[in-house]
Parts: sequence; C-alpha cells; structure tokens
Amino acid sequence: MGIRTGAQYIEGLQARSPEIWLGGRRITDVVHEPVFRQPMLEIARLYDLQHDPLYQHRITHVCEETQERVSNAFIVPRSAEDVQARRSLFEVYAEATYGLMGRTPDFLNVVVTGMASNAWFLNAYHPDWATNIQNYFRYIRDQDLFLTHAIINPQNDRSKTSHEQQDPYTHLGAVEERPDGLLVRGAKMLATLAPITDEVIIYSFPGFQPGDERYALAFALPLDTPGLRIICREPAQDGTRSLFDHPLASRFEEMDALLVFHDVLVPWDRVFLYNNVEAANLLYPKTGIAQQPAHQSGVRGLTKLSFAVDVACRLADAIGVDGYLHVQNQLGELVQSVETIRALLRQSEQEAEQLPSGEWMPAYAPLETIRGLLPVFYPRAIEVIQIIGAGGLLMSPTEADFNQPELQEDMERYYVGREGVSATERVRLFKLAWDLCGEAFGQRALQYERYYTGDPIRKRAIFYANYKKQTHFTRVDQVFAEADHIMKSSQQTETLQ
Ligand SMILES: Cc1cc2nc3c(=O)[nH]c(=O)nc-3n(C[C@H](O)[C@H](O)[C@H](O)COP(=O)(O)OP(=O)(O)OC[C@H]3O[C@@H](n4cnc5c(N)ncnc54)[C@H](O)[C@@H]3O)c2cc1C
Repeated sequence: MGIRTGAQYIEGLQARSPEIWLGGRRITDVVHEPVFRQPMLEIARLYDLQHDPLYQHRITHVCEETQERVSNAFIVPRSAEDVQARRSLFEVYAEATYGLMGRTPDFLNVVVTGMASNAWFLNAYHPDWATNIQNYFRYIRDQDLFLTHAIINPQNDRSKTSHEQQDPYTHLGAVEERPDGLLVRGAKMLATLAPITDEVIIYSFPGFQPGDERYALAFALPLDTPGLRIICREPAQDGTRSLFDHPLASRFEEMDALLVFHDVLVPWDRVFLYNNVEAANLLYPKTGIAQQPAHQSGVRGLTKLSFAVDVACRLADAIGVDGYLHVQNQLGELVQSVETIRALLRQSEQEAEQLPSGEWMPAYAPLETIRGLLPVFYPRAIEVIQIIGAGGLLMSPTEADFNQPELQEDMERYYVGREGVSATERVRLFKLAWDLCGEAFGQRALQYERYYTGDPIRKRAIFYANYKKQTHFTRVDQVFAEADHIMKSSQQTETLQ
C-alpha cells in the first residue's frame, strides 16, 4: 500500500475497537470521542502531508524493495544524504505540531527500522526473532502504521526488580508458552497516544536482573488484541474548549495511558525477544534504538524550544517590557539555549558515525548532550514566560467575554498591549502563553521534556560512565609530567651552578 492519507489513517482507527477507558467510560467510538478528535485530526494532517506536492519529496521516498512510496522514517541511513532525508521528515512533522507532539508516527517507525536493520543482534540469540522484526518492519512500512510503545513498568516499588514485586504479574511478564504464541500478563506504561494508534510495540530499558527472565520481552500487537486494556490518564482538555481560549491545548494534547495485559496471546511471529535477560539488557545499546530516535527527538525538541522562545519574546514585546535589561538578559539566555541545541544537532549530523553494518548513526555525544540539556533549557523557557507574563497571565478573559457587547468597551480599553497591540492580539498571545506555562497541557509538555527518554539523571550518569571509558584524562598526567620535567631541569641547573 505505501503512504496513507489522513482519511485512510482514520478509517483504520474506525475499523478496530480496542478496549479504551477514559474517565470511567468505555470508549467505543474513538474517532468521534471529543477528547481524541482534534489530536487525531492533527495526526491525520501529518499523513496528508505525505501526499502534498510541497512536502512529499521531503518526507517520503520510493522504496527500492516494493517500488511504492513510503515514509522517510523507514530509511536505513547509508549516507549523510540519508540522514538528511530523515531529518527533513522530523522537521516537517515537528514544525506542523510546533514540537508539541513527541510521539508522531516517525518516532516509533524509526525505532522499528533501527531494530530491523540491526536484526543481526537478535539473530545471534534466536534466528526467529530476527526474521520476526524484519517482517514486522516491512509490515508497518508497507501499511504505513502508527505505533505507540510502552517500555516502562508501572511505578510500584522502584527499589525492587520485576520478580521481587509483591505480585509477580504487576509488571508485564510471560505466563505460558502455547503452540500458537506466548501468553502475557501484567502492565506497562506510559503508552502515549495509545487510543489513536494502530499497534503497540513493547520492549524495555536495560536493568533486568537474573530472575527477571519472564519480564525480558519484546513484541508488537494491534491495539484491539483481546485482553489488552488501555486506561487513559485524566485528560487535560475535554475536546470542547475554544481555539481562541486554548490555541494549543485544544489541538495537541497527547493522551498517555497504562496498558494492562489480561492474559494476552502474542503470536510467535510477533515475538522479538523473550526469556533472555542478557539480550533484553543489550537491545538498547546494540541496535541503535536509542540513538536513531534521539535524532528525531533532537529535531522536535529544537522546534518546541524555539517555539517557547518565540512566545516569550512576543510576550515581552507585546507589553513593552523587552527594553528592560533583566528581561533582555533572560530572552538572550533563551535564544542562546536554542542556538546551543541547533549547533549540537548539526554536529551530531556532521559527525555521524558509520557502523560496521554500513548504517549511519548521528553522533552519540552531541545527541546525548541534547538529551541532557533539553530537560534544563525547556523548563527554563517556561519559567521565563511565567516571569515575563507575570500577573497578566492570570487576567485573560474568555472568548465569550469578547463576544459580549456589554463588555466590548472594557475589553478594548483594559486589555490592550503597548501601542499597536490590540486587546484581541494581546489576550490571544497571553492565552497561548498560558497554555504553555500554566495549563495542565503545558505542565505535561514540560514533564514530557524531562522524562520522555528516561530519567535524565541516570541518563547523564550513563553518559559520564561512557565518557570515562573513552577518555583517560591524560592531560592531568601530562601536566604532572611537565612539572616533574621542569623541576628536574631546574635542579640540574642549580647543581651546575
Ligand atoms: C509525558 C510523558 C510521556 C511519556 N511517554 C512514554 C511513552 O510513550 N512510552 C513509554 O514507554 N514511556 C513514556 N514515558 C515514560 C518515561 O519513559 C518515564 O517517565 C521515564 O523513563 C522515567 O521513568 P519513571 O517515570 O517510571 O520514573 P522513575 O524511574 O520511577 O523515577 C522516579 C524518581 O526516582 C528516581 N529513581 C528511580 N529509580 C532510580 C534508580 N534506580 N537510581 C536512581 N534514581 C532513581 C528518579 O531519578 C526519579 O527522580 C513518558 C513519560 C512522560 C512524563
């Protein structure tokens, strides 16, 4: 089939009936559920871009194997040009959503591409796993599917491993091998956008201990597989809020969910890893499934940060405070944070490493530095919006107030900004800013930047450990050697005198 349109994506959702729970209600018509409707349309818009002559050549290509047009997310990069072709897709999708949707289809499609192109790793443990992931890659590429993923165990008792939890099936684990597949039970979090995706892929961060064999799993399933339950968090919007009042929250909310597997059967041809702690712990480091999508996250993160900085600058200008030194200092700091991420991204592409398999991997150190800095830079941008917007962020009236003739004069007089900024312009800008820095939507977007890729603290610790392996801090030895040499020379000189 190749690239889908937005309408085809929505038809796909309509054709299935996964078990979705939202606010105590079982959702039977996901396509018409107000909470999901606009975010679904935003994703459909991305699918439509694949058919837009302005974008098609930037985000899709003709697949050598099938001769069909497919998304650039399925490129296995073999050159710098391939890396750029994929970046181009990341950029188009990020710009279309202002970087506020992190789990757009490109994200997990890149993960599966990375796993499949490194199937040699799975092959070393079990040839079927390698065949399965390669077939799955072809399947999602050719059907142009949209995936969610759940790689974390529920947050029950983090001081214990999976097999030490009170209930052995709190964390998702294998129950029984059957002729037709593997029976699994337990839960995984945090499947972002699950209600409006086609399939889920399960795998895990490293950290398995001996005894955790049954939890060492990787597989993929359609979301309407019997026994699979999607429990959504409380929504940040109810789908009826106006675009005037909530220009971002009413469009880009990514629903997060817990996935509960009530004795779900995973067909053997969908199992990519099972019952092997070593393989599960090495999956991340050996298959590039952290590094390749980190490129997507970097591009998206740059867009989101730049957008927040644009909002901060426009806010300051609209109320005439950007002439103050401390405001300029803070805005300058934000612009520099954007430039830092931009430079790191370029560096990661320019220093892309070629693996022995021929695959091009954007460079690790700059990408990992982006991962370390965004959880600092993005919250800071949000803080600066709060500092500059100050009390004004809390006095915005609603669209209904603007439409009330009795209030018209007050609206026009008391809500204007500096000269040239009308009341409507100022209020819309402040509402946009509040969506980012005050609303539950904005708080989730901030929490996403901290945690979407795992715990930033442990990530940075791993980065340091890797750095230490490669860097032996030899300059310190050199300075001592030089000092010894200088001391020796001066002693010799003294002896001669
Ligand atoms: C908005 C959002 C969207 C997300 N989307 C997805 C998604 O689509 N798919 C998905 O799979 N996941 C998703 N995640 C989950 C994300 O992967 C996790 O939040 C992240 O890995 C951190 O795990 P945790 O939340 O369980 O925190 P925990 O690991 O429970 O950490 C909680 C706190 O305890 C500390 N801590 C815990 N254990 C240790 C330890 N061993 N050593 C030191 N400190 C420790 C941490 O530093 C942290 O401060 C999302 C998260 C967010 C916030």
